Amino acid sequence: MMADVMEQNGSLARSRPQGDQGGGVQANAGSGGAGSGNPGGGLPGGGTGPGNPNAGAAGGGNPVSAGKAGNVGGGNGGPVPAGKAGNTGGGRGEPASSAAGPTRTGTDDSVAAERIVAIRERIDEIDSTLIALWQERAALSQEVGATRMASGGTRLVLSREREILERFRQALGADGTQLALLLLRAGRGPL
Ligand SMILES: O=C(O)C(=O)C[C@]1(C(=O)O)C=C[C@@H](O)C=C1
Repeated sequence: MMADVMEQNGSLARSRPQGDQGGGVQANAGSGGAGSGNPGGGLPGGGTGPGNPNAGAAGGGNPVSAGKAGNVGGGNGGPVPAGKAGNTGGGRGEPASSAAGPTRTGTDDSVAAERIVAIRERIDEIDSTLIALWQERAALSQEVGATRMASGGTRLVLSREREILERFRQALGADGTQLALLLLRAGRGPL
């Protein structure tokens, strides 16, 4: 895993060595106060969700709203994508025949379905927060880049990017590295 990151960092550094002036963190302006109102909720309490590692976690977030089958809230509104037609094997995907029906939780067990609906409400909240944070970060990153370039600086500071990649890798492993690469690209554009 370390090798992965070293390789990524290495290729990053190799791909645009001119972007980094080697001065460490430069012009890291404008990112203070970027907090975005973490809703701070946990999953709804419960513990009836079969196989859900979060089941039974202390609640404190949004309440369980039972019986809202078909409306998991969150403002997403879009239909759950149907499984590929003809892919009904093994119980692992959503049967095509139920794509528009009331059992879009993927189970016919009403207790499990209720729990799934409740958990999905929190998932939708989290996704909305992630999207908002993603957009806020990209805007801030663009502002940093514009500020730096307007003052005669570089578009990129690759040493800063390496710091960020390493922070995400330490927290999330290899997926964190991939996530950080996407975050960085969203802000400063592709390398
Ligand atoms: O922190 C900076 O200096 C930025 O320009 C922001 C940012 C980022 O998105 O985090 C973007 C481009 C740089 O190469 C490094 C980091």
